Amino acid sequence: MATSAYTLDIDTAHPYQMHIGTFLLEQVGAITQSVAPQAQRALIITDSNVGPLFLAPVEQGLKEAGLTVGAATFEAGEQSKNPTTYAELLERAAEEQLTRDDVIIALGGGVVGDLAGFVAATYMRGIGYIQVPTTLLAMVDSSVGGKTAIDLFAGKNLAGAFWQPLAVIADAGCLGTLSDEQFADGCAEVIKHALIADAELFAELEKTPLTLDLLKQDLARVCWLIARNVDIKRAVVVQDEREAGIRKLLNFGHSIGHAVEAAEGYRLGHGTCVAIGMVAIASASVTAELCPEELPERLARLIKAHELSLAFDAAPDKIFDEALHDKKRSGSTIDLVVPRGIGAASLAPTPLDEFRRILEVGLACTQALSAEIDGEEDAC
Ligand SMILES: NC(=O)c1ccc[n+]([C@@H]2O[C@H](COP(=O)([O-])OP(=O)(O)OC[C@H]3O[C@@H](n4cnc5c(N)ncnc54)[C@H](O)[C@@H]3O)[C@@H](O)[C@H]2O)c1
Ligand SMILES: O=C(O)C(=O)C[C@@H](O)[C@H](O)[C@H](O)COP(=O)(O)O
Ligand SMILES: [Zn+2]
Repeated sequence: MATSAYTLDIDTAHPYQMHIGTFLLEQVGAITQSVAPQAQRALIITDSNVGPLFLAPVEQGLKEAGLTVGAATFEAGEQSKNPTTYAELLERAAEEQLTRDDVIIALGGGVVGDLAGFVAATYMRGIGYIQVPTTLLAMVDSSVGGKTAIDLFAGKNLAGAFWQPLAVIADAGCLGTLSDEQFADGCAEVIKHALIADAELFAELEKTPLTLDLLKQDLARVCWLIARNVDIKRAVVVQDEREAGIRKLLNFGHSIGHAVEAAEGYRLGHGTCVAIGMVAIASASVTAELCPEELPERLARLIKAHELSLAFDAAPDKIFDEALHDKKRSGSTIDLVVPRGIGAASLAPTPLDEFRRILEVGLACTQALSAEIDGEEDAC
């Protein structure tokens, strides 16, 4: 039986709802019918890991709702979030004879959501799509807010569009098949939300970390945490859909995080790289007397308590070169997101030569903090 524990209104220019609960995959057909009653066809876009797990109930529900259904599956992983897969999916939408009335269903993690969302944003200059996130990261972050993107050789998320979905359907029951590593990756964005906007949540995570064990013991708590995170994100997005100002705060840890991701050839998860980026910028902000001294260590300990690694191999010079593609850069400055305390962050316009120093200092401090915490654990 479907349990929609939370229904959140996302009041962007094109408003929509997010449903969070269990047994919701079976409801995708009915919800699609209610938000796109004119649709006759649906193309489900998914990846090679998610398809075998969750395609069948979604496909069946859409057929029961009277839709003609096609499915396109691409190879799982960030390496597929590229112009080639994007073009193949556009061709597939045309082969399926989708019209402007029809819909795309993004079934998967953030990679599926970003790719399928960009296909929906551009096919016939824009058709409707529904986000059905299946990772923690996609449930707490990427499925909401309408950022869609693909990576270019030159860097991460460099082509994309703002295109809000018609609905978001998060079935927390899907999370049980994630690996510890995949689950932890989502925790990085949860910690990001807590650090920039919710000191109480930060303290709660310190007391009881969000883990796959918690999912097994207390699914209701995990649904609550997803809703709490979406609440933080939607409050920002509805004020600034196209990231002219305050939305940049959601990019905390990403200027360095995205650069580490690209410099490492996308072998590390997005969340893991954001975690590295958050500790790096926090550490460098202490040196600049912008952030309380104890914050980086508290942040690094919380990250480690969520089983995220802070290790990376790439050289700072390479990471800096990648960071020059950051979308918060304008000319010779970049807007960095600086933590001011637990639950508060602000933007700091920074000259690029100063950013290079910040990045070098921050990454060195991250490695030192990480080694210190790991050393304590080994000694226990
Ligand atoms: N648009 C946004 O606002 C936004 C926000 C944050 C991140 N992102 C993007 O999201 C991507 C990262 O998302 P992600 O961490 O979900 O990565 P992902 O989509 O690659 O999923 C991680 C892995 O988990 C597998 N998987 C997905 N659901 C599963 C399930 N229920 N059970 C078992 N395996 C499952 C996938 O096949 C993949 O191998 C990055 O590309 C990042 O840039 C976008
Ligand atoms: O929704 C947002 O805004 C975010 O910044 C959320 C981030 O977690 C996400 O990774 C986003 O895709 C990064 O955006 P980008 O504009 O830096 O590519
Ligand atoms: Zn992110």
